[in-house]
Amino acid sequence: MTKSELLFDQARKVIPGGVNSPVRAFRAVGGTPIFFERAEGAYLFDADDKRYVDYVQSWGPMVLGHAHPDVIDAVVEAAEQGLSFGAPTESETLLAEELCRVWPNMDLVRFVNSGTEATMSAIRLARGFTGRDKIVKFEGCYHGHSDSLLVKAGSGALTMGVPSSPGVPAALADHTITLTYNDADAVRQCFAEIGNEIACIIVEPVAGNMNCVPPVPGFLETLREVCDESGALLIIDEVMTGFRISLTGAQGHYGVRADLTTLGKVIGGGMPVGAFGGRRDVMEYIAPLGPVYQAGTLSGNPVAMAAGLTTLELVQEPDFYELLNEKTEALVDGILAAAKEAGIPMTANRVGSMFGFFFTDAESVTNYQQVMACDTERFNTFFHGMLEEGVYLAPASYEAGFMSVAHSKDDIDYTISAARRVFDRLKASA
Ligand SMILES: Cc1ncc(COP(=O)(O)O)c(C=O)c1O
Ligand SMILES: N[C@H](C=O)CCC(=O)O
Repeated sequence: MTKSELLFDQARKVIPGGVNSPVRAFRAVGGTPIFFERAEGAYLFDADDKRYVDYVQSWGPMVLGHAHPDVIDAVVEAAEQGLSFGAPTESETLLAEELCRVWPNMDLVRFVNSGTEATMSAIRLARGFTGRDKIVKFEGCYHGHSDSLLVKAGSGALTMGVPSSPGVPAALADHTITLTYNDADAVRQCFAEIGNEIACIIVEPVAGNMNCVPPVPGFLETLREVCDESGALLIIDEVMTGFRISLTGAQGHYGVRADLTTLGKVIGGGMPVGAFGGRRDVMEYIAPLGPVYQAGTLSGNPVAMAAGLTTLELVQEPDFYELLNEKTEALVDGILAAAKEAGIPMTANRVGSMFGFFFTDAESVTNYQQVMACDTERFNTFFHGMLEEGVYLAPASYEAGFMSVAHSKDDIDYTISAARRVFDRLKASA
């Protein structure tokens, strides 16, 4: 047995399914999860000290690569001053100032500990501000695991085959309207019927929890329009895309403005951080200024703030995103070319440094139904082949992939050559 297998056996005795988040369990792809011991730059090292080129990047945060020395120094320095005070610290204000300076339309921002808390709080705020209960989300989009949002959700919920979870009260789920991603007509129709009952739309501006599905032209703009017409708020969930696809996330990339933005992942540089922020009049509705309650013992934690501040400083170095995007383009183009050479039908989506491959004859994939129609078995064989070659992809075909600036040309070339070998084996066994 490998050390990972032994550790998994040990974990299963005391942790449900041996994991603390379902997507880690390899249920979608089969086999047992790899247990990692350390990480550096583009690489993960497992418990047997095998090295992997990593395209999961802790599900997105590690845009600088793992254990960047400046981030580690900042974390150590902050930790030496005390781990948590449960009281205000300057570092919270500094990170908030940075977010409000860089981000479009962010007048005020509140820190929390995860993306789930950020979206859950933003939804409560939208309901409190508008005095309405209904919310609109899109099938296959994942916004964390709060009750209102775990309806027809993506990510780990898809791998379990239960995109709507037991335990969510029907009465609450009834307030969540789920529409097809990229279907602007369905959005218009819904708002024409009950627009004045809807508190908010929440959307992944690039869906990254049903593989990687970008918005079609006009989709995000339609969401803005119907919200303006109906008085609903537009929540753009940039937990994954924020500081990932560009410095100003999807809103900068596509030129669409949110009333509230949710952030996470990159803004914590690998530490547990989330945030929600936006229009002053809406954010002033949050306690202690306003009546909508929201709180957190560890929110704005000084060690996490230090990691976030240093990360945001580094992503603003000249040409950071150009370099990151070029690397991602080289990887995606190389793998697509290798699939074509091997005669394996495949397409890909990419926005900035987020990407996804689809085993399909279709020319493009733009919604949940198309994602679900792809050849999952072939993906799973591809996944295990790449794992053997020392390349770590997300262990499910419903997750986006991520690049970091630490990935070298050699890492990318190696990954493409590994894919070529795996495709050849796939072809031989077909
Ligand atoms: C778009 C999006 N929103 C929210 C979340 C929830 O974040 P977390 O896992 O930090 O709770 C995630 C990821 O899990 C996400 O990708
Ligand atoms: N797809 C999820 C986040 O983006 C994966 C993270 C998790 O749920 O563990």
